[in-house]
Parts: sequence; C-alpha cells; structure tokens
Amino acid sequence: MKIAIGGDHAGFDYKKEIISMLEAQGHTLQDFGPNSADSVDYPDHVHPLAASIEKSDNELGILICGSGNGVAMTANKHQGIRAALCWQKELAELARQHNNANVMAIPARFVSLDTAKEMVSAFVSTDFEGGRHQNRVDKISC
Ligand SMILES: O=C(CO)[C@H](O)[C@H](O)[C@H](O)COP(=O)(O)O
Repeated sequence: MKIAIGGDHAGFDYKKEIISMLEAQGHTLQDFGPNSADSVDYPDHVHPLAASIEKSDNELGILICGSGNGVAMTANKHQGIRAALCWQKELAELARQHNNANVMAIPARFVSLDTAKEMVSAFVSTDFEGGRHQNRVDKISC
C-alpha cells in the first residue's frame, strides 16, 4: 500500500521508526517531513500530505506530532480527508472500521513508540466495514 507520513519536530523520532516498520511490512512510504528534529510549523507538512491522499497518490496517511491535535485539525480542513486522533490500538481499528478514516494522527508525547507502532500496524491493516457506517460517513462531507 502507498502510505503518506509526516508531522512536526515532536514526532520526528517516531516517524523514522514507523517508516522502517512499514517498509519492512512491504508498504511504499512518501515522507512529507520534517527531516530533522528542528522546530517546524506542522501545517507546512500536513497540507501537502493531505493533498496527496485527495489526489490518490497515497491511500492512507500517518501524522505524528506532540499532541496529535494540530495535525488532525489541519488535515481535516481538506474535504477528502477523514483524520482520526488515536492513542490506543482499538481506536485505530475503529477509525478504519466505522469512520473510514484515511489519516491517523498520533500524539507522540503521550504514547509510547510501541503503542504508536501497534496503532499504525492496526490502522493500515483494518478495512472499513461499510454498511450502516457508509451512510454516516457520506454525511460528514456537508
Ligand atoms: O498539535 C501539535 C501539532 O500538530 C503538537 O502538539 C505540536 O507538536 C506542539 O504544539 C509543538 O510544541 P513545541 O513546544 O513547539 O515543541
């Protein structure tokens, strides 16, 4: 699967580890940065990531920052994005199963690297259930 990844300086260390894990799982990663732990403004990295998913260059997106809030707020400004803030595996699964989330936001300063990896593996391997959920997801885009 083609996956976009990005965030800000607070998620830089986790981003490296998650890229390695996903590539080992056979996925193709497009890294939207940042490329160091130097302080950055997350919208500069989130908007192009979100756009790449909207035009189907990538299927899913992973965003990593300190709290997860700013990257999620930014990504959800894009009509074709459904970004979910997740902090445990079950939320990552439900974001895909019930909400057909195409982006997951990870709060790196509040979850362990192992939890982040577990969430990402769950997110990219869980399918949308459709059915009753499809009607609800269709109504998100007012
Ligand atoms: O919401 C945020 C960005 O999506 C994060 O929590 C940021 O990583 C955080 O605001 C960065 O704070 P810093 O003091 O500038 O490192």
